[in-house]
Amino acid sequence: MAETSDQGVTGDPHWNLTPLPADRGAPDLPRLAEALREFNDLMTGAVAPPDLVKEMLRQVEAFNSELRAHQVPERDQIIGRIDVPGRAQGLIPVVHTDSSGPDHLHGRVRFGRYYLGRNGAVYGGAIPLLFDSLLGRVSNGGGRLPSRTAYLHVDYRSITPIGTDLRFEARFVREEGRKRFIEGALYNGDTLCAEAEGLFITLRPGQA
Ligand SMILES: CCCCCCCC/C=C\CCCCCCCC(=O)SCCNC(=O)CCNC(=O)[C@H](O)C(C)(C)COP(=O)(O)OP(=O)(O)OC[C@H]1O[C@@H](n2cnc3c(N)ncnc32)[C@H](O)[C@@H]1OP(=O)(O)O
Repeated sequence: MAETSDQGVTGDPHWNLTPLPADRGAPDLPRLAEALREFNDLMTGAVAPPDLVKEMLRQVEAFNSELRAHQVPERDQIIGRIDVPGRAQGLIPVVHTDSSGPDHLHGRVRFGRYYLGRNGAVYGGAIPLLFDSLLGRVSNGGGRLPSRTAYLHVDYRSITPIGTDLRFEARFVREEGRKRFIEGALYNGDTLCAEAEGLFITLRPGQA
């Protein structure tokens, strides 16, 4: 699968994104995020021996202690930026885009073991998280002004399996004044796993 980021917004005044500084570990951050995602999946599925748990605890505490010295204000933060592949964080699985345009976004996503709810199914709460991101990208694409989610309605139609390539579709349905209605669907093969409708409101000038 080709890695696809949410590129295309850098330099867009709406998003106020400065170019990524190359000297801030940016080339390695997506790889670090990938390693952390794999760590989350492996850790979730493991029953690790006590010595390994003890050693991991020691190392993670050491990293935490170092990171405390490097905390920055939100405007300087790199993790989570939409122009970093996978946003360099583990909240949402990496989304691969197959087709995107002003009014649609189609692609694939795979939830790892980390997202397991029960019986091989993705934890239900992770699915609205994905839809908010996908529908939000459609709402905020096409050169439109920034918007914010007012509501997100999700229907769970069948189990969403972990460890499986899923297909998603999101589309801009209609606009009424500041209200934008966006819909999305998530499929396992031909099986509809979940579908969503979101209302996004265009932010007024100065509305943060
Ligand atoms: C911050 C933007 C995102 C940045 C992301 C970085 C860039 C990324 C780009 C792309 C990549 C991914 C993108 C992801 C995107 C995710 C987005 C989120 O998750 S945002 C966080 C969760 N949402 C909130 O925290 C909202 C909290 N609520 C509010 O702030 C306000 O309620 C707000 C702005 C939504 C509306 O407030 P008002 O005062 O501006 O406007 P009023 O007058 O209340 O509503 C306008 C119209 O909408 C209706 N409306 C509002 N809320 C409604 C609701 N819940 N249900 C039905 N109608 C509603 C109202 O009835 C009104 O309709 P009538 O014009 O009278 O016809």
